[in-house]
Amino acid sequence: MAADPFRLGWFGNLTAPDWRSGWSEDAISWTDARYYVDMVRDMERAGFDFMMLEDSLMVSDIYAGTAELELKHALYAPKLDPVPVVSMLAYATEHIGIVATASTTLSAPYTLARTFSTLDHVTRGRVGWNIVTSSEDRAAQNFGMDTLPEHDLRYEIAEEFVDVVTRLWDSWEPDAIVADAERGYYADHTKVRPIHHVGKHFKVRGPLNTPRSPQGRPMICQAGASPRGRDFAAKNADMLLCIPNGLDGMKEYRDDIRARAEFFGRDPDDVKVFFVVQPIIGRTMDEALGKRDEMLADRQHLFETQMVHFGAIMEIDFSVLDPDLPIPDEVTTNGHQGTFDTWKQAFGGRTIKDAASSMRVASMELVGTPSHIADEMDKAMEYVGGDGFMFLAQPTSRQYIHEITEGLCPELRRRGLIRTGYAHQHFRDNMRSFG
Ligand SMILES: Cc1cc2nc3c(=O)[nH]c(=O)nc-3n(C[C@H](O)[C@H](O)[C@H](O)COP(=O)(O)O)c2cc1C
Repeated sequence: MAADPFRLGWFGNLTAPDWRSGWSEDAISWTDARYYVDMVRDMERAGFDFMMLEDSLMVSDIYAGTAELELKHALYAPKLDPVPVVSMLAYATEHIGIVATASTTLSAPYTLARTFSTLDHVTRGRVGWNIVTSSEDRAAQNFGMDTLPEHDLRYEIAEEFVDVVTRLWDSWEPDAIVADAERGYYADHTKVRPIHHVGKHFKVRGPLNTPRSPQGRPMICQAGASPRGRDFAAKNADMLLCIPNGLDGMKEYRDDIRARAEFFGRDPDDVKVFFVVQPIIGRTMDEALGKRDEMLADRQHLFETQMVHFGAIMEIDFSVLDPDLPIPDEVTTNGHQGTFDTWKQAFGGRTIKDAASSMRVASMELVGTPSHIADEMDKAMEYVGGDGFMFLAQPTSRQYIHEITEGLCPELRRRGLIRTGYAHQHFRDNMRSFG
């Protein structure tokens, strides 16, 4: 058994649930978000540490210059804005952390600091911010730009953005609200200070007009994969999301992030790393293998959805490339660079058509009964050193969620591998302990 229990998260897409199976009544009604309320309650009952809500800000028409495939498969659009949905999910739960994605390239620091401070208040200290720098010119074009700034410059902007936001969160001292009826003071103005920031990319006066939030600094989540992105994450994040290839890739990534965190003067144990997995679960091994074969048999669907992924998050138009050849060396991206490198590795020398139509986005393959998958997760954590897994299923369904929360999680809990409760009120405190 692994030395320590590990953590669980869910990669949430506020997009249409699995509408192709014909089993989902939620295919149309998901936008009222009650589907996600049920989902987050299932996760809290199962002992998840967090539900993360990804985001992007465009409808991509990169593949062949049309939004046809993007909208046909509904992978990234249509979707809901995660930020308002956080309040609803938090109101329906008590303990689980909820992480919303927001971009440092396409937001204003003051607005973002205020929004996440407000979310931290209304969730009673259970919110996290997934910091992204955005990856798509199509998104930039919705915010007055023609193209995104270059990849490393986006991280430079993000560093200043996080500095400003942090100082705004700190612009209210913890004891600034006195509510002293006798003296007639609600807030003490000597404990609320402007920040007077004038930097290369931002000019912000402050102070925030929202009081200091329960966590002070909401949990910071990040998914840097390139060397520049890893530095940014190791310096700023409490939790990281990643999809390195295989056990050795997972160990390399975690060791590297921990070393970088130490370099920035941090305790590496304060930085938790989550590996993306997509288990295929059956009551028997044969049933699980059958499900996997059925999934892989739909090659045209898999090929088209991978083309949407590449187009949407890497802005690479694969329609101009010969699908019967490997990805040419000269193809690069200003989008998710680290992800592109990992995918190219996973493609190996295979042709685009062959590799894309058999690909699943996950650090390791997990196929089998709950007991078999629990064994594999246990061994992986032991080898890698910790910290946890994040489940991804895009699109997802109630049936799949229950296979994880009612099938796999009880098996993990029986073995003492996941939490049995939440000892603290705040997300960060729960993440750092299993009390
Ligand atoms: C699990 C995971 C989740 C991510 N979620 C988002 C997201 O919601 N929105 C987004 O714009 N980028 C998202 N990204 C992209 C990352 O922020 C980052 O750009 C990517 O991993 C590539 O790393 P790099 O920026 O260092 O090249 C995600 C990446 C991973 C691995």
